[in-house]
Amino acid sequence: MGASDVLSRKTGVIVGDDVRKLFKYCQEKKFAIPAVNMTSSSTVVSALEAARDSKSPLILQVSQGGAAYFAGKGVGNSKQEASIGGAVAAAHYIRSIAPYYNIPVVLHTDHCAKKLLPWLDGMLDADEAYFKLHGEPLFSSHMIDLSEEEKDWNISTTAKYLQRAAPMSQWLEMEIGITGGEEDGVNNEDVDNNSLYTQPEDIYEIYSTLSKISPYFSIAAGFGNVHGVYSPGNVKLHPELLSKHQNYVKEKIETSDPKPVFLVFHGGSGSSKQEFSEAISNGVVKVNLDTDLQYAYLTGIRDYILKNKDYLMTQVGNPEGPGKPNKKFYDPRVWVREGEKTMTTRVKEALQDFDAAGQL
Ligand SMILES: O=C(CO)COP(=O)(O)O
Ligand SMILES: O=C[C@H](O)COP(=O)(O)O
Ligand SMILES: [Zn+2]
Ligand SMILES: [Zn+2]
Repeated sequence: MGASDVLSRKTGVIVGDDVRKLFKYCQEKKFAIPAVNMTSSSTVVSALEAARDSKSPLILQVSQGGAAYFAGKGVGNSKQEASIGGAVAAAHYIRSIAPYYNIPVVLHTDHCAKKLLPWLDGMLDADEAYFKLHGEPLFSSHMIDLSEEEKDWNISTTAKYLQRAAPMSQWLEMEIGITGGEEDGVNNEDVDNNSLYTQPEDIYEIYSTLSKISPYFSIAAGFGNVHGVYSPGNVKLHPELLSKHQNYVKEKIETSDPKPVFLVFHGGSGSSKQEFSEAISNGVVKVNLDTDLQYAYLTGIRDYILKNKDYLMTQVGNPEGPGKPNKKFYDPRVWVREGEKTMTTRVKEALQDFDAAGQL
């Protein structure tokens, strides 16, 4: 018995009730799926390769900035056109390539603050157009992040977006309690410490509002999470707080399910195995990991360049002779591949840390 057994589509991009079934299976078996921020086909295949080799499901996501990068930094983005076009292109690419890796993939988009809602609107337009043709949305899920806004407006606006996603059985992740550090170019480095920790009453208010619309939602509840990696001691995570959310909602709705809420862990980079395990035991099904993977991708390329410097300074001529061509050293398939290998290794480590390896 593995995660594949609960899914109707076993490889490629999964949608609809398969997403809920996969997340429920995560809670039951106490593991979480890493959500990898992708910026190119190269980072996509690095993550897919790791998940395939580890026999694990995978979440691939683009941020608003990552999506614009996918489109190309040379494309204007004043109306979010690059972020919409880049996200849609990434989605079609992943839908085409993921089946070759024989694993289920949740195709997701990251954050989306108030000022970026036109980005989400544009992607939902693409979802609805795809739904008309294929009976399913283009993306498995999106995130809306109104955590910096007033709570009532956050919840009511999130509810409106869930109403739009619901006819497509599309998942929506929302955020309450701010993630510190930086996201979408918004700097939350100096945010008041208390707003980093979510209260159980807020979780119940979100749960009761959203569950009337659709069962397909998750909550990124702040427990001290911060984007980025800092020197030790600067980030104080309290994953034990997440059990209070589950217990509070469980009692309020009188369910026998010990984990009625699907929770998301933002700012995974730099966290300890112990912090991951505690969060996962409290119902976290998705862990966002970006900064550590950015660094891992760099290291392979960095080390290759430093090691082969004498073969990279001119097109022809290296320590083996002045007439020796260097094409085999500067072909991007050689040096970018080195970054892919180190990123793949780091994603595999995450799959082990989150107990996702071997779960298919
Ligand atoms: O939360 C994240 C993306 O939304 C990733 O955070 P890190 O970069 O800290 O891993
Ligand atoms: O939100 C956090 C992710 O690391 C995405 O970051 P980004 O907005 O720099 O792409
Ligand atoms: Zn946020
Ligand atoms: Zn995040």
